[in-house]
Amino acid sequence: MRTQRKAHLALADGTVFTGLAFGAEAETVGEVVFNTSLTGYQETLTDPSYVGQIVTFTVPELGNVGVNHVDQESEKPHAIGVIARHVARIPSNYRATGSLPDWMERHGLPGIEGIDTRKLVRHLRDHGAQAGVLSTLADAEPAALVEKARAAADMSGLDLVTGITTRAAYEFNRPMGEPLDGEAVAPAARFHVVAYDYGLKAAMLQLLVDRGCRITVVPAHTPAEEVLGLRPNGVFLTNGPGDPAAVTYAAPIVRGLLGKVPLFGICLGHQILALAIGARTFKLRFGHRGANHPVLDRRTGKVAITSQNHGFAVDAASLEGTGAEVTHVSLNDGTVEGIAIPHLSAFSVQHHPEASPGPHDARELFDRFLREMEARRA
Ligand SMILES: NC(=O)CC[C@H](N)C(=O)O
Repeated sequence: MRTQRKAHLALADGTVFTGLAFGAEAETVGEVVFNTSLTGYQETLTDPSYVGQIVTFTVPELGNVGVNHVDQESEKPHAIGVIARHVARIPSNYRATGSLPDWMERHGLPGIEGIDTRKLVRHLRDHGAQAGVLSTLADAEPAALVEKARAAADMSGLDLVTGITTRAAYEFNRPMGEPLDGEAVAPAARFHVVAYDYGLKAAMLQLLVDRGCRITVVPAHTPAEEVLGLRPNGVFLTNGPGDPAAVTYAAPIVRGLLGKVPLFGICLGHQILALAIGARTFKLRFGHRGANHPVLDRRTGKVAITSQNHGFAVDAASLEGTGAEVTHVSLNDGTVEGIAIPHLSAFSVQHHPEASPGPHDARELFDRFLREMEARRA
């Protein structure tokens, strides 16, 4: 049997973890974050919101179900490194078309396993998400990696959307469960939704297709007038990577749409809607990433267990006087999880009603968007 190479993870504060390498032989620099979800590593790794991030999975064994063609949220992985306690080499699932380590190797994605991931997560929780270097190169020197981690830029202030948004508009018509390169459905005529692509996860659009929407995806920089010229029934603002405040062109565009067409935003889309009405965002200490985050809907009193993946949040105090109402709050830390501006038919949530991976408690928010479009039409 081949001996497994060593791998190192060095954090900017000087902490070093040494374990075993899997996936690609490479060195990667980014923000080290953790995700507590027990399932869905392929969706997580292909979610473009993870651009520039090295993800620690707290699940004790990663890779059991291998990889397949259906669980892709985009064409390729966007996370830049994987940290795990233990990785399964032989997948066991009827949908599996390969193993996680082979897939990572093919995509140039390095991984480290065999480290105490609980210790790492407690460290990130206490000291905050921070820059780190993950190296699976044979000649890596831990001290040099720490220096590189220290020199790495913080992701605050960086616009990561411009590099990832679609270059040209296109029609999206894949239903849920259909691979991205699979069968399209005949475009439904019920509603036409224009989706601003800030780094979209396919599941969001698939759930709209399932509900009878025809979708035009447009680049993040598309002017409001151009979008209104497409005569949409509603505009959807997607998730995406990085600091919302750094995507400076997005909020003025959304301001130009407000009140003219129903708006629904998720995660980065939610943060951009908040910025558009004059609120502010800030960076959370270690973010919310997982599939069991309780969120209270203040209007119904109901709690949904939600999927989450964000490092920034909307500042509640800054919403005062904007006309927005805080509709959802996190029961873990009290931060804003959703807003609505009812008289402008606009609403958004910080969590992920599409899940992928995670529970489906919040999916009715997609139906709410349809009701808003129906009401506007009538
Ligand atoms: N999933 C997302 O859209 C994340 C939004 C933003 N990049 C954040 O980290 O807060």
